[in-house]
Amino acid sequence: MIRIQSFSAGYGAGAFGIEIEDLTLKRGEITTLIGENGCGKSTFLKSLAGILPYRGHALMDGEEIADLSPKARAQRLAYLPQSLPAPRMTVRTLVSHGCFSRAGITNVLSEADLRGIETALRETDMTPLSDRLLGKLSGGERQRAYLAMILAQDPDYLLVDEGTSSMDIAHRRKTMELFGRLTQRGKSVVTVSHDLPLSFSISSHIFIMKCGKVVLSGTPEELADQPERLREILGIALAPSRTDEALYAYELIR
Ligand SMILES: Nc1ncnc2c1ncn2[C@@H]1O[C@H](COP(=O)(O)OP(=O)(O)OP(=O)(O)O)[C@@H](O)[C@H]1O
Repeated sequence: MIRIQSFSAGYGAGAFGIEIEDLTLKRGEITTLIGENGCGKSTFLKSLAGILPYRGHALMDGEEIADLSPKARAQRLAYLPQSLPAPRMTVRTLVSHGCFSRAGITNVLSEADLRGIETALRETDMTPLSDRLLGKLSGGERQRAYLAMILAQDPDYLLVDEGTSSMDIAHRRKTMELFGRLTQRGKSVVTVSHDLPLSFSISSHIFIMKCGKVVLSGTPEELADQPERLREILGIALAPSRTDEALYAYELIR
């Protein structure tokens, strides 16, 4: 698990900051951060990923994340940012980068790594596009290419910031099923999403942020039981879907 205690991070004096007193990201669970634009969701993930410094504690299976070398951190934790660059390389080369945290000084990939790359391409439906340059992919295809990269990385914790926002509905669902399989293998997926019905339907736990703080958290069932509080924070509430044919287990209600 990742245990967050007396945690703060941000962008310097007077600028935006987040403060989180106590929060646990459990192994084997999908956890989702939700909240309005600018409430600090990405700031939180960036600080766990080592892109922003933090104060306080973020203990990953007992070890302070900030004390780990980038390589040691990358062996256990992967981060998919919201905006994904397109350096001049093919999808397959990008995906192979996921393995470099395990490679030795010569950066030679093992047979297992090569198999992992093919599996990651297959699981994201990117095999047919594997020789294409990143700059020649659509937005959703680029998200799938980066997702394949962190699958090849094979970390215990996957931090995914709006990683399916540009995907078509079929790939979005497929990715959610993939996240479900990863958690069954004991991995932990932490997502940020504005797709509330989807988030409520797949998450074990949800944290709602506002103005840099976690203002409400719980299981989807627990949160759906507090419609007035959800309306107060999000301007909208959720309830279990009323028909069996509904795409998701929860739907938005006014
Ligand atoms: N590099 C930066 N320097 C200063 N302020 C920043 C920087 N990046 C983000 N911010 C500010 O920090 C706040 C939180 O941003 P953050 O990206 O964490 O929000 P978010 O909850 O992920 O929002 P969204 O839903 O729009 O992605 C915002 O007010 C944003 O303007």
